[in-house]
Amino acid sequence: MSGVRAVLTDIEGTTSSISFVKDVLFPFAKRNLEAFVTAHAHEPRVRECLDGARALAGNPGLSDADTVALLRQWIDEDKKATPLKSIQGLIWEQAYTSGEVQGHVYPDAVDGLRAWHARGLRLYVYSSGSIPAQKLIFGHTAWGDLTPLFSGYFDTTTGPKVESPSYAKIAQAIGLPPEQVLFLSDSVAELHAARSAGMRTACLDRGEAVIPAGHGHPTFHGFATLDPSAL
Ligand SMILES: CSCCC(=O)C(=O)COP(=O)(O)O
Ligand SMILES: [Mg+2]
Repeated sequence: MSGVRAVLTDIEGTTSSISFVKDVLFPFAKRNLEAFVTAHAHEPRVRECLDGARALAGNPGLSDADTVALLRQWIDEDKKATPLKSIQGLIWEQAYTSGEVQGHVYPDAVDGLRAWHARGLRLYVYSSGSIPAQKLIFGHTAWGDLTPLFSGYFDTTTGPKVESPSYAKIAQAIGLPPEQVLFLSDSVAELHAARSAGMRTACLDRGEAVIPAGHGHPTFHGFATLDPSAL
């Protein structure tokens, strides 16, 4: 079997804390959604999100106000819907660039990503957060801009994270056989999907979420003890 040449990482619960996403990012988006839509509704990228949400809800006739209410409900439900994720990314841009919010990345994840990159491993992100949102969280950290470490980003526009064809598509996009890609996540459903596509997997159990026992993926409490070449 050939060795790992790339690491594909989830964000929430893996490189970054669940609490940062749920208690900082989501409330910021929910608080600012209405004002953001009012100020930017004429922009094509915002219209695209609103129209996408209406289409997903099966109600293309929804008003902007009702669509905002629906998006706020989806934030509460943590719905991994592409139009919601896209508009959240647009709203978070203000939060990061103003300095009101700094991207949370665990110190061991920063050290691990830097060491793996220095060793020649290619690093990729796969998150339900939109690609612009991924670049924001890694671009505005206490350690500065970490985006130069990454060779590429994938979000739900490639496919849902719990479906194995999404991982096959990612392996093809990065030009490696799946068995040379190690996927890191705190979600057992995501790890199963990646393994079904032939990727190697490692589960991050950072003690923030309850991860069911007996899932069969090698488990780590952080990146410090995780050596991609040993998996
Ligand atoms: C890019 S930070 C915001 C992450 C987010 O919106 C989310 O839903 C978390 O999903 P993940 O796939 O990173 O667990
Ligand atoms: Mg996660």
